[in-house]
Amino acid sequence: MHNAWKRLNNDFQLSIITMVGICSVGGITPYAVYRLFESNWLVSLIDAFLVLNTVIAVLYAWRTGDTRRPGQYLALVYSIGTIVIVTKLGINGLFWVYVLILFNFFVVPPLQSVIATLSMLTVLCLYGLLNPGTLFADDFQMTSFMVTSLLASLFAFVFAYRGREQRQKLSELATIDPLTGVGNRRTMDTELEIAFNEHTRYQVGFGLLILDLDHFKLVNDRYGHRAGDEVLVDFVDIVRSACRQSDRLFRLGGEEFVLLVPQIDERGMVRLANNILADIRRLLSGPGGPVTVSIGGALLADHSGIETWLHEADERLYQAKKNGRDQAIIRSEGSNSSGLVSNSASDVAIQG
Ligand SMILES: Nc1nc2c(ncn2[C@@H]2O[C@H](COP(=O)(O)OP(=O)(O)OP(=O)(O)O)[C@@H](O)[C@H]2O)c(=O)[nH]1
Repeated sequence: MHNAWKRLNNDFQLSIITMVGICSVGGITPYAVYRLFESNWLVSLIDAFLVLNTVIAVLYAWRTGDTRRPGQYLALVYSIGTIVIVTKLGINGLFWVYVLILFNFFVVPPLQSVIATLSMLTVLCLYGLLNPGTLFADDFQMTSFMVTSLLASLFAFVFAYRGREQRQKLSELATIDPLTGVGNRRTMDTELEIAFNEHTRYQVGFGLLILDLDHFKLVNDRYGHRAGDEVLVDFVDIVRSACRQSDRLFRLGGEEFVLLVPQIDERGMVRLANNILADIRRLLSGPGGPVTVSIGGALLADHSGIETWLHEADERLYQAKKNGRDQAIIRSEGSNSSGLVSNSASDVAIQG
């Protein structure tokens, strides 16, 4: 129960599909029963069909975590269902069109919703024109219906579009570091948890590098915060081009970053750390000259939890700093495997 609540809180679209699903089932079921007693079999059957499909789509969304396809499916099924019901009930069925317009904007993206709504209105308009007197009493009524439906769609579109934009911005603010564009600490925590679960379930090997710029304070103190910011942005560009697309870079805070690397062993970690060190030495430069980085790394396979995994990489980073900076340590010096990975000619990173 706690888990379900957490999913509802974290996944906006899942909560919308669930809410719309519950409202639809609760709202349509009494009508299905009423039409059954009225012996209006077709409409009752369509109502029951809508309810059943809603339940299936909501269950599918919960099972798979995919809310896009169930949303599109529901928009399609409800649009067709509404057309059939309207042609059977006449003017009484037309009121449902307004509900459907809102429904579509809830379950699919704004543009798809506009397409679904316009298609439905076109079909109803053509039906009304080809069968005068059945759906609309006269042309004026039809025009009024179309104008009000289009206005309702326009308002819903603007509202849905703006809402989606705001949600995207909020989500970016909550997950991305605004200066460098990499994931922030919060995103890192989530990704580390996913990595840990994948490792436990499917034995996927993960490695983690903590990268910390050397003597970065000097850049800020001597050349200002803006110059420091530029170095951070350049640093991220260089690290990104040194690793694979599947590798994930996060900013832990200040001049400290974490690189999460899937499908990697110790040898791969050493090679990657060496490449990054070399690229940074070659390409990263502040106003006062080259800037270097120190790296600590650890493999998830050697750890029973995320905390110890991070802690060990951090310890090795500390060791790399202590040993003179501009180097990487992937394994403890006391362990069986190779200790120091790389060392530069100079331990002075900033030449002012
Ligand atoms: N320009 C800029 N500086 C930052 C930002 N965040 C943190 N800093 C600075 O980063 C510097 C970090 O300094 P320290 O933690 O002493 O580390 P360091 O000078 O790199 O020294 P070592 O890590 O020991 O090599 C501080 O001067 C912070 O003000 C940022 O977003 N932009």
